Amino acid sequence: MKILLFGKNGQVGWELQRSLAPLGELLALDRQDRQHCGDLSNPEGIAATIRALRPNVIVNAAAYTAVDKAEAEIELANTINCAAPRAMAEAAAECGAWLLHYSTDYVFNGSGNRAWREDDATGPLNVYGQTKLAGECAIQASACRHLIFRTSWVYAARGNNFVKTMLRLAQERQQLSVIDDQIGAPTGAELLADVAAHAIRTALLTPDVAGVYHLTAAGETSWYEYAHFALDFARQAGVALKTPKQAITAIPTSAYQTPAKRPLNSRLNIEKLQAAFDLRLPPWQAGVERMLAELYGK
Ligand SMILES: NC(=O)C1=CN([C@@H]2O[C@H](COP(=O)(O)OP(=O)(O)OC[C@H]3O[C@@H](n4cnc5c(N)ncnc54)[C@H](OP(=O)(O)O)[C@@H]3O)[C@@H](O)[C@H]2O)C=CC1
Ligand SMILES: Cc1cn([C@H]2C[C@H](O)[C@@H](COP(=O)(O)OP(=O)(O)O[C@H]3O[C@@H](C)C(=O)[C@@H](O)[C@H]3O)O2)c(=O)[nH]c1=O
Ligand SMILES: [Mg+2]
Repeated sequence: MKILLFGKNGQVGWELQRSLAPLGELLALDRQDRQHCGDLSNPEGIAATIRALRPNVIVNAAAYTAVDKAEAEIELANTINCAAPRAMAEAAAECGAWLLHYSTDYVFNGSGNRAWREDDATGPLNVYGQTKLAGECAIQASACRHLIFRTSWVYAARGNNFVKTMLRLAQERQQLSVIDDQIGAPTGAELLADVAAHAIRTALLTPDVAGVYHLTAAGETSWYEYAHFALDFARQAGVALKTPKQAITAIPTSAYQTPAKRPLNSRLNIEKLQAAFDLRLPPWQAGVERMLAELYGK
């Protein structure tokens, strides 16, 4: 089996390089690859790469993920998050390949407090979410067999994410303000990559699993509670933080101005995925503790 991975150096892409390696021949590209186009700002180039390599499975871990910046770079975000996945899906259909793609909780409008199901109405609040939703739709409109995994709040030891930002700020500042009314599930890149390997195996044996799935760690938290969790661990590991525990203030979304609007309710219901792939996803705390232990050698 031949697997083609786009975005090999992102949080998820890096872990996919590990988890997909034992499944077959893995060709992993980033945007700088000299031999094959791995640059999603060039959808025709991406399609040409697929036609040249004729993989059995394509995994797309590349995306435009700068949520605030996307508000000012609509065209580029749309090319990377929608036009390129469309080109991948169309080329995949031509060579009979599966496409595994990632999407986001930000396709929803964040209303209510029930965990979103796969067939709930979407309503992205920002450009990033709009372009990711358009990418999903383009893949679904193609004839390719696909798995779309909507995940949330991704973190990894390698890469940039909310925990890394909090750890850095807490070493620089005496005070932090963190939103406590956005609720979701932090999800590790390791977990996403391991589930991808398992899902590909399953899909090759039982193609009727094709479709959209919500894939996050179990449980829920707020950014505020999540920040506390990470900083408590760091403090106990002996990291010198300038921010004392009492100096982390919980604030509402309305008190934190950003170019992109973000959903309040990012809960994703993972029952469909667990049933289809016979999985039990672990609570979010387990993976976050593992990353922190890796970062701080505890
Ligand atoms: N991060 C998160 O919190 C969440 C992510 N997701 C989705 O999960 C998937 C993986 O995200 P994650 O690993 O966290 O993201 P990262 O931002 O860590 O990685 C994204 C990767 O895409 C690459 N990329 C950006 N532009 C291009 C381009 N033009 N051509 C080729 N590669 C490009 C980046 O390369 P470079 O480093 O060179 O810019 C980077 O390696 C994405 O589909 C994302 O939308 C869903 C929910 C939450
Ligand atoms: C730095 C900082 C952020 N925040 C808030 C802003 C935001 O609502 C929340 C998280 O900040 P981030 O910059 O990580 O947010 P963001 O980049 O929007 O995170 C999102 O990324 C995309 C790619 C996704 O798909 C989503 O699932 C989600 O993970 O924390 C604070 O409250 N205080 C702070 O000091
Ligand atoms: Mg971000």
